Amino acid sequence: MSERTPFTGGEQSLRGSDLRLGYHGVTVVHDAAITLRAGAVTALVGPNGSGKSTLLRSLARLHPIAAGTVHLAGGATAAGLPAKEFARRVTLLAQSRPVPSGVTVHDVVGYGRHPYRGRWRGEDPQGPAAISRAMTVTGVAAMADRPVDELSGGELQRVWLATCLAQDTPVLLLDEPTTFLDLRYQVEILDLIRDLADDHDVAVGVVLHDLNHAAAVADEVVLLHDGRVRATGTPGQVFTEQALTETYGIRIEVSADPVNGLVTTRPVGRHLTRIPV
Ligand SMILES: Nc1ncnc2c1ncn2[C@@H]1O[C@H](COP(=O)(O)OP(=O)(O)OP(=O)(O)O)[C@@H](O)[C@H]1O
Repeated sequence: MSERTPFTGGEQSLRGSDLRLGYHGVTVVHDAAITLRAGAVTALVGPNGSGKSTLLRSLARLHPIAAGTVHLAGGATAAGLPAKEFARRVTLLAQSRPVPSGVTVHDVVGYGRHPYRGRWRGEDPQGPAAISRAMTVTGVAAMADRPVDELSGGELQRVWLATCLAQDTPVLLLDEPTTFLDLRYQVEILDLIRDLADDHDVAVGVVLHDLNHAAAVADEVVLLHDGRVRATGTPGQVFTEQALTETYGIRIEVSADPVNGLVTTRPVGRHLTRIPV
């Protein structure tokens, strides 16, 4: 089975160690470790409720850390940085966000520039180019003047992604970015994620449910199960039939994709076995 050449040589852009996370005193993530490197895509995978979103949100300072630390490049702790500086280094595309009414796509994408703005308007010389670039690569430029509350779920998802890209951070965290997207945009977003890592040295941490998407786009995967990191490594190392079958509780077959040789997974259901892949 061939694999994309794993890229693990980049600078550590973000490292979470010994993370314990919970809600109302109940721990849901135990002793988690994760490293995001410049120029690499790290996919977080695992069943519903395994702790992926909680872990990702903690890296973005959006979930309190009960124990452990998050360090950024250069050794600073995430917790020690002023809010605006942290926002220039790390951004998160959350699973859902409140949709403002009557605000245009262009203005919402412009929110991504907030960390670069001073007290007075006009102090963000790179802003207009960053906004325009983010809208172009996510395919939302043509809807710049439309109110965001009139968009479809997929269009809105791309606008939120554009807002994150406009923020122009070296660390990009994405929680299920392909949700709501049709096939074309699923593929385009995965391609874009790869481009951001390859061409712009961004460290990407992305929650994905589709294991084949993870195998196609990620250098490393972190497999979570019941709030614990069960395995970390390349898709080929982590996606074994035994690990996946035990983690997801259904039989999952693993093979090499006949076209590109990448590891590919196939969940086996009572009827799904009949679907040719
Ligand atoms: N606001 C909350 N209050 C209490 N418990 C929560 C809250 N949000 C999540 N949890 C619990 O924390 C655990 C981890 O949830 P989390 O959303 O991180 O999992 P996930 O792997 O992202 O799941 P999914 O794939 O369904 O999005 C689950 O048991 C969940 O029920």
